[in-house]
Amino acid sequence: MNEYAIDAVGLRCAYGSFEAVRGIDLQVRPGELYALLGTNGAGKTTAVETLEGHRRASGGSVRVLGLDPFADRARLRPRTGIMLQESGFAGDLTVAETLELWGRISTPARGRLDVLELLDLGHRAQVAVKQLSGGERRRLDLALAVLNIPEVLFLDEPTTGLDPESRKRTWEVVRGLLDEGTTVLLTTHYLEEAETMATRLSIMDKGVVSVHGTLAEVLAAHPSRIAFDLPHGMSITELPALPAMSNLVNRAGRVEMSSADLQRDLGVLLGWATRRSVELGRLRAHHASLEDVFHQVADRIGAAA
Ligand SMILES: Nc1ncnc2c1ncn2[C@@H]1O[C@H](COP(=O)(O)OP(=O)(O)OP(=O)(O)O)[C@@H](O)[C@H]1O
Repeated sequence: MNEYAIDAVGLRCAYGSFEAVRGIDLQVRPGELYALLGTNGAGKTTAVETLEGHRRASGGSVRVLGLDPFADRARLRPRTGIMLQESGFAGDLTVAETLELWGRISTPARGRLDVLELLDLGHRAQVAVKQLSGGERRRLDLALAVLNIPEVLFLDEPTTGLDPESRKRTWEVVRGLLDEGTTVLLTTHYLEEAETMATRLSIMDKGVVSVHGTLAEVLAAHPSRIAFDLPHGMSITELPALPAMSNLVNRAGRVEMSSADLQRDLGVLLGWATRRSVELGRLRAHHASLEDVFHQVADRIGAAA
């Protein structure tokens, strides 16, 4: 039995002569939520669609629950749940009819009313899909994806366009599934959601994975930040040399530093400021966030382009 619920090694996906995914490894353990992040056009949706079995890989090996998602799609389908970026509902059907229809082609493990209540759509059961709000449609999408209590759930930007209450409800449902042992592969542009929900993550750019690991590993590999207003009348050359500082810039009177050891560098800086009676206006010091890491990846691409 494969150790991973999703196991892609050297995955390549091409549209004609254009290679959108250029040899990525993506190994997701059973029961974890793995976040696949990246800039626009990085290749996330292409990779996920290949794992879902919607397209054939052009290279590498791909297994989902030990099966080839493209060749074994019919066997895999009842065991997976898929929430695409854009749904293709028939607008004239009601919410209840849509679930009924979907129930006939999937293997529902939940009652239809239960799943509507779960997604706070119970009161909309008799409403035509075309009359639903954007957020309600996304919740209906999720209702269909989880009707069968999937072993593997693919979520492609599930909360885009949702209000905070709907986002909260979505994550409650996903947490419930994780508690039941579902494996989740998530793509999102909301980094704080990945930060909260993901066990491990990858950041893609231009078809390759540039950063991957647990959140702690990814953050530890990136420097912390210190920023403050350059004291009045002082030149940047008068600032103390900090032992773990790797970068120092003055942006219109605001000093920004990168540090590989925040506590040590901050101690030296504050000691220096106290001895010199210097005020470090709007002082800010923080460990790298996922957003910082993401911007560094995006900046690298921009610089290389
Ligand atoms: N059907 C297609 N034919 C040709 N090229 C495509 C097709 N679909 C996507 N691409 C290209 O493949 C690359 C990857 O696209 P993809 O949608 O997988 O990226 P993404 O990371 O999901 O982006 P986003 O975050 O904007 O949704 C892009 O350069 C895109 O223009």
